[in-house]
Amino acid sequence: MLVDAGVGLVIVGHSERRHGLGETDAVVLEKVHRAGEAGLQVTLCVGETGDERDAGRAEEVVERQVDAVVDLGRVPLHVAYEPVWAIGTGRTATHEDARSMHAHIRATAAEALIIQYGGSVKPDNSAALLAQDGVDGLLVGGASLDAASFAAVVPL
Ligand SMILES: O=C(CO)COP(=O)(O)O
Repeated sequence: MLVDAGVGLVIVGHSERRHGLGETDAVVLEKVHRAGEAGLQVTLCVGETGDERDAGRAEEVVERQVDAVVDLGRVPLHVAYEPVWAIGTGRTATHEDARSMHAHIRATAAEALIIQYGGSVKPDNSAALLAQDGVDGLLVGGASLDAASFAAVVPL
């Protein structure tokens, strides 16, 4: 149905589904499989909650989420690192946290992976986030709902 409608890329594992609807790694894996079979490109969303970060478990959680699907191999996979505590909150990961988590994801998966950052991306922080080593792109939520904000992020 999505392919018939012209869709080429889907987001799987967004935090609203993992945490709001209880979507497990197994469900995420199944969705990635099905999307691949349908010829859809997948952006896999991963990210730790605030409690997980405070407990020093951010890397372990994200690694588990990446590991759950990455050895599929045949599905063109992009990853979006979206710390749950940064989504829609106005709090953005520090540059160092974004850089180091992207490096960790890349080490967990493969060098060739495209890794985007998401979580309160705005015109005033997008350039600096994109300038971090290993941040290949941005996944923009709220700022994309405002034409002026989105236009200020896009030309980068
Ligand atoms: O969840 C997001 C995009 O999927 C991020 O949303 P915000 O940019 O509004 O934090």
